[in-house]
Amino acid sequence: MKVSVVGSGYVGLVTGMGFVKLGNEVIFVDVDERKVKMINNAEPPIYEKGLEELMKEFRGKYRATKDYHEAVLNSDVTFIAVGTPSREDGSIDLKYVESAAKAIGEALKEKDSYHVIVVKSTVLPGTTEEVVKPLIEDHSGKKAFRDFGLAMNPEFLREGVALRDFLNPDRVVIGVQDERTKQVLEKLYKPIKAPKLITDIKTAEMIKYASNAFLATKISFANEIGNICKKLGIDSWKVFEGVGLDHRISPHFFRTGIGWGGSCFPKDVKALIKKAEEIGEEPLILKAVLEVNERQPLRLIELLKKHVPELEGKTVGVLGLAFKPGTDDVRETRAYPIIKKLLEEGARVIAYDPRAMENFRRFYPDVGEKITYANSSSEVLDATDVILIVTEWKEFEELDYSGKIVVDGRRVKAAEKTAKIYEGVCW
Ligand SMILES: NC(=O)c1ccc[n+]([C@@H]2O[C@H](COP(=O)([O-])OP(=O)(O)OC[C@H]3O[C@@H](n4cnc5c(N)ncnc54)[C@H](O)[C@@H]3O)[C@@H](O)[C@H]2O)c1
Ligand SMILES: O=c1ccn([C@@H]2O[C@H](COP(=O)(O)OP(=O)(O)O[C@H]3O[C@H](CO)[C@@H](O)[C@H](O)[C@H]3O)[C@@H](O)[C@H]2O)c(=O)[nH]1
Repeated sequence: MKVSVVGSGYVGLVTGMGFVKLGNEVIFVDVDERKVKMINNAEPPIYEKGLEELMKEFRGKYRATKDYHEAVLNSDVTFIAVGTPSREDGSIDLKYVESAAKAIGEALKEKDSYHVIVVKSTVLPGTTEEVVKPLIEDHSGKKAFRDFGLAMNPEFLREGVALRDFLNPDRVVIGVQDERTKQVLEKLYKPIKAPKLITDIKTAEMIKYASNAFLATKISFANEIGNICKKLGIDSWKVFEGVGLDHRISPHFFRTGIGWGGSCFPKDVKALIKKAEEIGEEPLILKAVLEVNERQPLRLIELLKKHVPELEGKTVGVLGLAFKPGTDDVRETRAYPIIKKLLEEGARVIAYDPRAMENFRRFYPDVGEKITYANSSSEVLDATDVILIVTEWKEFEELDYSGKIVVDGRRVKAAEKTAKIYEGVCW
């Protein structure tokens, strides 16, 4: 099939390349000239394991453009995978989805054959039918479900293992209204071996929010229990090993520590809270889930102060800046509130991350420009005896922490074994 993907970020590029691997031809659309150029040179603009190899292997089976007409006129189905960030008040900002829908509509005006548009971006229930559909109809002069197909197909991939997740998902959710669109998506997803759940459009939208909210809740719950465990001298990882053996609960997403960051959980939980309030519901659990998560990273500093009461003028080493290992993404990384607090307390910070230093400096200039970046993790260890572990990169397991005070937000076993003084957040 000929597929176009609007928005070539973590989701757009990975799903597009996934479709290429499954035998389709893909045209990527992005407003960012740099990304378009890089993709056309088979260079991934983001770091994601296996992506570069795939782009090199399938050169010629995909291309990128800034031109919506080129993409829509030369494909059968267009996925919208642009960002849906939070506004200042936590509500969802649909400006990228709206501009994509308008531009797709304009391009569709010139097309005679049936075309399917699929919203893959995470959007609140009602958005596809109440925002995207009228914009495409107005700008194309065509009628949804008659002249063009419309669907919502949420994405569940995790960064760092995104390609693997896309190609081997736990499920594929397809929210559709008309039979023709359903058939197109079933054909496209046929090679993927996973349960396929067909729903109406707004149910598909809600499945995505309920999934992310549940996973965020699971981690905040584990962290709350973990904080209690810490005071009682109990290892919460052992506790959740026991809890997770219950098949009704499952062992996944129980890693206690400094909480969840990333481009999805924070913004999606906040957007769901806002939506609930807008319709007169008070989401008590979701608000608590968020609050636990906001407090969690600062526990690292509290624990540090037990051993280094005065941070003024002290050099603190920070290992890890990405929101999780395996990615260069720093959106909502726990490293930000931690480093901000360290600087407020007058500490000097030397940090290292194998992939995310550039992004951290650019994304958070208020703190990113005030810290020193090391060339390696051992350079951090050479520079100071006080170390905070923020992201559990594998290479941090290979270090010797002898003689160091280590406060660990993610549980790096090597530090636990070798540090002079070791504190884990919830263990
Ligand atoms: N990152 C994830 O792990 C993940 C997983 C599942 C779902 N999602 C959802 O997928 C969506 C995309 O997330 P992401 O992390 O890939 O975002 P991203 O910021 O990495 O990528 C978005 C891309 O869209 C481009 N863009 C913006 N406006 C455009 C327009 N009008 N036309 C063409 N391109 C445009 C941007 O330049 C950027 O390259 C979000 O709704 C997110 O919630 C993300
Ligand atoms: O037991 C755990 C698991 C994760 N985390 C943290 O939670 C955050 C998110 O991790 P993860 O879910 O692995 O990464 P994402 O790439 O943000 O993926 C989530 O968000 C995506 C975007 O919506 C969804 O598609 C995925 O299914 C969902 O897992 C990170 O900061 C992790 O450190 C924990 O603290 N403890």
